[in-house]
Amino acid sequence: MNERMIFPVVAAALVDSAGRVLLQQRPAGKPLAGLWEFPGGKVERGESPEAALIRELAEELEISVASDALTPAGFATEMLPDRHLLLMLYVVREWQGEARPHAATALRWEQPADMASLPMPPADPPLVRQLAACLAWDAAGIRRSAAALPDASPA
Ligand SMILES: Nc1nc2c([nH]c(=O)n2[C@H]2C[C@H](O)[C@@H](COP(=O)(O)OP(=O)(O)OP(=O)(O)O)O2)c(=O)[nH]1
Repeated sequence: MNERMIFPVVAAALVDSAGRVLLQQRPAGKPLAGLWEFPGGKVERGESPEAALIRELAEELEISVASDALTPAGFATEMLPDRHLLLMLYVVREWQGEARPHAATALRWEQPADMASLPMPPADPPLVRQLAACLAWDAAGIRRSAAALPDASPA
């Protein structure tokens, strides 16, 4: 039997107030160079997924994120030649600092619906669909909670 180790990678969908999500372009010299990905990276040995993502976001974008600002949004798997990629995506709506590309060639903000036309790693399209569903669910929940609030206007 060909046994492959799980290769855990964490990634973030940083969502701005317009519902756009930050993508970064993988630099030349790395596997999948030129493709647009969610910021993140490998979970190191002994590290929790959340600690790994907080570290990667500080290293790659110079932003600071609290662990309670990470909400799991979905995952994807892909068989690689030597390992089995497990890619875990978190939604992040709050962070400190302005994202700057440290490890990436460029950054861009995109609506999930517009990501289908971008070249992304093969594992990512299912994640983009999960993210779109997750953000639509959040938006519907926010509208429902707003409708349930008592009318604040004077009688
Ligand atoms: N960050 C990220 N990685 C992804 C995505 N999709 C996808 O297949 N990957 C893969 C590409 C790589 O095989 C792996 C991430 O490894 P990496 O080498 O870029 O991570 P890293 O930032 O820890 O890199 P390094 O410090 O070792 O240079 O996950 C994605 O959307 N975001």
